[in-house]
Amino acid sequence: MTTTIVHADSLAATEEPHWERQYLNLMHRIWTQGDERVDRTGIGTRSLFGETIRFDLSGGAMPLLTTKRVYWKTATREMLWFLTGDTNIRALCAQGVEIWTDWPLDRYRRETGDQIERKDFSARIVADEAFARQWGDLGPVYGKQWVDWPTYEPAGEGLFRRGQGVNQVTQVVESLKTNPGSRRHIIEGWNVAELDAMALPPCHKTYQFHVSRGRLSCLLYQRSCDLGLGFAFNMWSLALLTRMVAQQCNLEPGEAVWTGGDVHLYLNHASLVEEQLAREPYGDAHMAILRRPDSMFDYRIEDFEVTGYAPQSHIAAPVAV
Ligand SMILES: Nc1nc(=O)c2c([nH]1)NC[C@@H]1CN(c3ccc(C(=O)N[C@@H](CCC(=O)O)C(=O)O)cc3)CN21
Ligand SMILES: O=c1ccn([C@H]2C[C@H](O)[C@@H](COP(=O)(O)O)O2)c(=O)[nH]1
Repeated sequence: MTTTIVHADSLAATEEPHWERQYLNLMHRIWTQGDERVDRTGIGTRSLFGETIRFDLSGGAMPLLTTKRVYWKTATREMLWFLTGDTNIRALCAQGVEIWTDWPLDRYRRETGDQIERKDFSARIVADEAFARQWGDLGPVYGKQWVDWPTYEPAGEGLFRRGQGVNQVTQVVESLKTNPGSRRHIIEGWNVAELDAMALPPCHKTYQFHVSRGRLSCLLYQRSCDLGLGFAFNMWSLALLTRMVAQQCNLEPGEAVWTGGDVHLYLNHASLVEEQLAREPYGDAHMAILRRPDSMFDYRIEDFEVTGYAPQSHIAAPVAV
C-alpha cells in the first residue's frame, strides 16, 4: 500500500501566484541584475530590456498594485484627459492632478529664472488662462495624436494645408465592431514628425487590440518605463482603456498584456524598492463601469467604481524630470 503525504507547502505551491508577483520579480531582477547607466535625467537607472506582464481582466478584475496604494482616480482622470485631445495641463491641475506639472514648471523656471513653487505655479495655471496657454502646454502629446493625428493635403503650387485630423480611437472602435478579426487595431502615439514639439516623446506609445472568442485583449508597447512610479499608472490605464473599448464594442474584457522596452528603476528609488519588495501582495481589485456612455468620449470619473481594493500604504518616491 502506498501512502501519499501531502504537505501544506506543496499545496500552496500549486496555487496560482498573485499576478503582482510578476511585477515584484521584475523589480527584484532589475535592482539586482540591471545594467546601471546614466540616463537623460542625470539621476541614473538600472535597466533591463524587453519585459512582459500579463493580466486577465475576466470578471471585472483590474491590475492595481496592492503592495502600495495607487491613486487610480488620478490615472483615470489622466486617461479621460487624453481622450479629450487636450495637451494643456490646466484641466488636470484644476482637478488636483499634478503628475504632469513638473515638465511645464521646469521649462518656466529655466526660461524665466523665476523659482516659483510647484503649488503656486499650478494655482496660476488654473487661475490665469493666458498664462496656461503660454506655459501649460505639453505640445502634441498622447491626446492630440490619439484623437487628432494631423494630416496635410495639397493646396496647389507645392503648398499644403491642414487636412482633417485622424481620430484613431473612433477608428479603432469602428474597426473592432465591423472587422474584429483584423490585425490592424492600433492606436499610435509615436508621430515621428512631431516628437521635437512634445515635452516628452510618448512612453506608452502603441496599443494593439485583439478579439478572440468574444473577448477583447490589448497589448501595450511601452518604450520606456519608470517601474517605481509610472508602471502602476500605465498598467491601470491599459486595463481601463481596454475595459472602455470592450464596453463600447459589446465585448467581454480579455487580457491586458504589458510589454516594456527599457524598463528601469531610478537609483534614487532605493527605499521604495526595499520597502515594496518586503511586502506581500494580497487581494484583488475589481472595477465596475456604472453606465454605458454613448462613445469613448463621454465617460466621466463617476462612472468608475473600484471594489475590493485594500492596498498597503502609499510609498512616496521622487519623479525624475
Ligand atoms: N520619471 C518619470 N516617470 C514617470 O512615470 C513619468 C515621467 N517621468 N514623465 C511623464 C509621466 C508623468 N507620469 C507620472 C508622474 C508622476 C507620478 C507620481 O508622482 N506618482 C505618485 C503620486 C501620484 C499622485 O500624486 O497622485 C505615486 O506615488 O504614484 C506618476 C506618474 C508618468 N510619467
Ligand atoms: O507614462 C509614462 C511616461 C513616462 N514614463 C517614464 C519613463 C522614463 O523614466 C521617463 C521618460 O524618459 P525618456 O528619456 O523619454 O525615456 O518617464 C513612464 O514610466 N510612464
